[in-house]
Amino acid sequence: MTAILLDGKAVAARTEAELSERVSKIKARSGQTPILATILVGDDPASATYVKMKGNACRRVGMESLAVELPSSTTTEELLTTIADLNANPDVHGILLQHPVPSQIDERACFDAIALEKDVDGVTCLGFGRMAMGEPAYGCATPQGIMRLLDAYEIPISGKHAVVVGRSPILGKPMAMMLLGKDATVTICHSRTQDLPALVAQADILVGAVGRPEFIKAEWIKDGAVVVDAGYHPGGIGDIELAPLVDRVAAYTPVPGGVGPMTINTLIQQSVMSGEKSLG
Ligand SMILES: NC(=O)C1=CN([C@@H]2O[C@H](COP(=O)(O)OP(=O)(O)OC[C@H]3O[C@@H](n4cnc5c(N)ncnc54)[C@H](OP(=O)(O)O)[C@@H]3O)[C@@H](O)[C@H]2O)C=CC1
Ligand SMILES: Nc1nc(=O)c2c([nH]1)NC[C@@H]1CN(c3ccc(C(=O)N[C@@H](CCC(=O)O)C(=O)O)cc3)C=[N+]21
Repeated sequence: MTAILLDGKAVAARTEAELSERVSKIKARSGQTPILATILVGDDPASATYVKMKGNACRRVGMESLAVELPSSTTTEELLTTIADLNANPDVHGILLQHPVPSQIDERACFDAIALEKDVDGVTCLGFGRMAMGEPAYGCATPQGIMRLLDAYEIPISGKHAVVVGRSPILGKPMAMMLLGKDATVTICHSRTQDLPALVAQADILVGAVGRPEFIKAEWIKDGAVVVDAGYHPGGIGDIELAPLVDRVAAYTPVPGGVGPMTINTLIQQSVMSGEKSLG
């Protein structure tokens, strides 16, 4: 069997062309440019790189980014003040708070301070709840990017057994609810799960979001499965042992070039949507 390569990089590039046109129209109609504010707290080099990539993606489609950088000593109160200012700033259409923030900060409180209409990264409890109930909301960027990638390749979801390994607030948990929303039968696995290999073996659609390099073994995965690797580790290694799978699964995401580009593309797409809503 020749597996379909779920080429996130290509889908993102195609979508950027369409988004550029939409941004041009917003500018022509309103004379204004949609702006995504990015907030980076601390000096983690990987986080700084991701935030830079997000700003670059804004500029590629003609949007602007406003990069807010705060020291690692920032308090919850200071970060809440920054977010309140951005909420109140009519020129800002989307707010991204890069995860993780330093441990003295209450990250959940700060995520939830983001105004719903500017939550283009889909991190608020309110946005999550609305998404889970099937109400309109911006999706959490990584799982929404994965749903868009599956959709681009017309991967059937309804009635399939989807197994999500990981239940983090911005990846595994919203991923599971999105798959449920498309009528998959969903199993969520986590660090207390017993007999992970047996559950993974049942997956028609497998999403790896564990945060450990090649933790999910190829031999656990059944022939013909759709394999989505959300993990990303230095050297381009994911959470799933991919190499032995490529000629016996139905489809798989490469690392890099799979989920990562779709995450950024979804953030930008949802920022453009927010710009369209407020600038017409
Ligand atoms: N490409 C992209 O756009 C993005 C990629 N990532 C990548 O995705 C991966 C996951 O990220 P994230 O969700 O933020 O990570 P977290 O560390 O927040 O969550 C990891 C999850 O995996 C579970 N887990 C840990 N150990 C085991 C185990 N032994 N068996 C089963 N489950 C386990 C944890 O369970 P428990 O809840 O019980 O602790 C937790 O739910 C990382 O590799 C990260 O780099 C993340 C965000 C975006
Ligand atoms: N509030 C918040 N939202 C996020 O979406 C968020 C976050 N915090 N914190 C960190 C993770 C990580 N993340 C990535 C985005 C793109 C790539 C990506 O594009 N990676 C490229 C490779 C990049 C490289 O070459 O290093 C790829 O997979 O092809 C990876 C990881 C978003 N995250």
